Amino acid sequence: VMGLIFAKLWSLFCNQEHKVIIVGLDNAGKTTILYQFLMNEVVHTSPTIGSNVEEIVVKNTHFLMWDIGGQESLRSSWNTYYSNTEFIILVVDSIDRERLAITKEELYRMLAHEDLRKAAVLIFANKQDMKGCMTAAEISKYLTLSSIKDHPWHIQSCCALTGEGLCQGLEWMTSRIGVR
Ligand SMILES: Nc1nc2c(ncn2[C@@H]2O[C@H](COP(=O)(O)OP(=O)(O)OP(=O)(O)O)[C@@H](O)[C@H]2O)c(=O)[nH]1
Ligand SMILES: [Mg+2]
Repeated sequence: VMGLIFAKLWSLFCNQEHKVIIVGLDNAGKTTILYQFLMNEVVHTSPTIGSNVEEIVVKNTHFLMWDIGGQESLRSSWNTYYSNTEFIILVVDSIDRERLAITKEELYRMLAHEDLRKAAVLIFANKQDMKGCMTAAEISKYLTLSSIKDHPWHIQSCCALTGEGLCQGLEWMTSRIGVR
């Protein structure tokens, strides 16, 4: 009986799902990243209206990932996804210099939100294959990430089309679990 209880507790512990929200402006590559995580391939996407949700398992760690539409009219409803979120994945289109200021506003708005006070933030500097794109260091500086003291954060450059950098991002997330 003890063994059974132990097994039950163990599986509860191991299969615990960690809630993730994938946010960022429209066209950043959020949906492309979600399906790279799920299937290791590039899917044809169209702008997300509402959200997609998938379970991603990394080395016995279960993530429930919500990919949320990033168009301007949809951003005001991001907060309906916030409760119980452990990780925010913020996807940045590294070629889109003009709109990095809007991303910055959205980032700090999220960090100030009560429901996200315990969330860790992974920033993907996506589309690193584009000529003339901003580096992760440039994006980090612009977003003043080093000033963020109340949330764990990490920036990772990536290319959702090839999958480069995506695993490193997930590894950072799994390394955070159990830290708090
Ligand atoms: N060159 C390049 N294109 C990419 C990359 N990642 C995504 N894209 C393209 O960018 C476009 C938008 O990608 P989506 O994944 O649909 O963007 P999204 O962030 O989900 O957009 P919304 O759903 O509107 O919020 C698609 O044409 C993708 O193929 C990348 O790393 N490099
Ligand atoms: Mg999308």
